[in-house]
Amino acid sequence: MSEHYLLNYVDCTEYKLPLDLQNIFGRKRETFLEIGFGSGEFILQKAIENPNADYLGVELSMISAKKLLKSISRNHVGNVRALLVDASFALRNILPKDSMSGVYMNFPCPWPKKRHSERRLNTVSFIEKIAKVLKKGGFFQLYSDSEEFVHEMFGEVGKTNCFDDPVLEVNPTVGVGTRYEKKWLDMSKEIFRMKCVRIKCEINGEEDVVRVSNLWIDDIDEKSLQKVDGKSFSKNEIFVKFMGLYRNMDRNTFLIETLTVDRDFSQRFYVNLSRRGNRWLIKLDSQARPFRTKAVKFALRVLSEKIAKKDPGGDQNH
Ligand SMILES: C[S@@+](CC[C@H](N)C(=O)[O-])C[C@H]1O[C@@H](n2cnc3c(N)ncnc32)[C@H](O)[C@@H]1O
Repeated sequence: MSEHYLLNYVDCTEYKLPLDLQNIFGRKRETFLEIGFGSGEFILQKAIENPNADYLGVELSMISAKKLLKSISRNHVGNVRALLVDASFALRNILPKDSMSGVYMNFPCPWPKKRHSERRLNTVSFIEKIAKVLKKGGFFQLYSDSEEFVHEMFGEVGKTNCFDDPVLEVNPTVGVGTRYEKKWLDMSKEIFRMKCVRIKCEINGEEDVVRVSNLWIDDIDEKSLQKVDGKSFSKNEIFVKFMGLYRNMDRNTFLIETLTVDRDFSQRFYVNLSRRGNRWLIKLDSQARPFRTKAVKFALRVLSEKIAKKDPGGDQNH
């Protein structure tokens, strides 16, 4: 089916980052991004109406991505791709700078409760990430049913100095035709539309993706390895926790279940520790391929330091 329309985690870790959009779409056209496409009605309709442009959607939900893939296939649409990953991480690490002609966000969850405020997609840092992927002159358009969310977004956009003055409309005549829009209209709620255009600005967001190499150690201390299980380590905005230890019968291979967090982006995967001749190799297990982030690199390094058999006369890492 239209499997190549879905760029999932594994694809992204295989590709060189940031993504080469020309390679992804097989041509060089204007590209538009939708954040949180849900059932995909909007992005699909845009793609059908504008066959000469390309559309990339970023979603967290696999169920949503599958719905979009089905519609793509049913409608024989060739100019849409779905990226299954957190939008914040995608904007910072996966999408090229100055590449999008427009960014759409339709009815994001406003997360009104204070304890969920970190999930809101209307912070200065998130808006700066949107600005980073937009071309100069490219637009950002938000539809929402939450007046509070839109007003906050309005204020935060101004703080970035990356956009012209946003225009706010109440109950715009043109809708987006999505499931959530229908839901709010059926409840006779007001709809808000905010639109602004990126102006010239310098954004120097630091990326999380780095080069991660395999590590070698001369010998392991199994007691230290047992102790590491369940422990967590942190540094700056990086967090690592070793969540489980599994070994094969002859104790020549261990799998260490690992959780890493870079800022607010978490990943769970296995680190593979295996004897190779008279040394031990520490590497990411090939089954689960995380993005090679600073936290992933830190996890390998901490593990190698904690489990290496202490040899006062020798050097442990090579
Ligand atoms: C309230 S729904 C709106 C869906 C659709 N835009 C509509 O108007 O019907 C919000 C969507 O955003 C997605 N989402 C939430 N946080 C996200 C994130 N950090 N990155 C990507 N997608 C996200 C959710 O999975 C959900 O599909």
